[in-house]
Amino acid sequence: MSEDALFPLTLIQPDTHDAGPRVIAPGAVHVPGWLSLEQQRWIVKRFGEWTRGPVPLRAATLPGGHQMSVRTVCLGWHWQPYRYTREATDVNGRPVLEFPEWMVRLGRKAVSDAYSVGVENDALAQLASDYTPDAALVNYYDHGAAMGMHQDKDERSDAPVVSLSIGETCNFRFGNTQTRSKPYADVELRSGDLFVFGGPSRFAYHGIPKVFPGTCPEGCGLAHGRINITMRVTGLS
Ligand SMILES: O=C(O)CCC(=O)C(=O)O
Ligand SMILES: [Fe+2]
Repeated sequence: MSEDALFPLTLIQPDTHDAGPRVIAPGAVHVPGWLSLEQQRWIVKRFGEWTRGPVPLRAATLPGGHQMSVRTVCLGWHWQPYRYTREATDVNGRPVLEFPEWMVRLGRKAVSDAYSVGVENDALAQLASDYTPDAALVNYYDHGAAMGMHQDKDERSDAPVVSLSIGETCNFRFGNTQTRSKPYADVELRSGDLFVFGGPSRFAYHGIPKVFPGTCPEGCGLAHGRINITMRVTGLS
């Protein structure tokens, strides 16, 4: 099946927040309200466990010496700028937590739901069942945290990235594969939203220019801040 058929070219501008998958760019799909409040609360509880160790939440330091404002804890593989390791050698040297089985299942469901627009049933079932993420970056944005435009390119695989948001609403800037500047789409990601980027959008620049304080919905499990989980296939063994 061709890439065009798999990743429809229809561009829908993110101006409303109705439920249902919305294609932002070929292969990049936003599914508002994908997680129920109950699922969000359950994941927030797991987040509390992950941050208790063996590796704590930490703000990574980039090679130039700049420290990121977002703090991260990893599952499966530990990400540090710019590679994956099994031990958090830039934090405390401890082994990273295992990638949970439930998250593999959630990742498959995410791919299946996001690409349900325009992909034939058989191809979709195959794409989803093949999807086996083995690393997750669990980011926490507290007051004033942001993330600059970047590509997720430390993976040796072009499998999609699955992104889940819980807590405060943010502006997710989703750009192109060539430059970190325009053209890009600004997408509002709210608590419970899913965003999947794969295919022709897998290596698009993206970032979080702003998180909106005080926007956590009642019942999401988080009183302030934003949790983002990105699942990836590292292609490492
Ligand atoms: O917080 C987000 O939604 C994006 C996070 C991200 O791009 C990353 O962890 O690489
Ligand atoms: Fe990213």
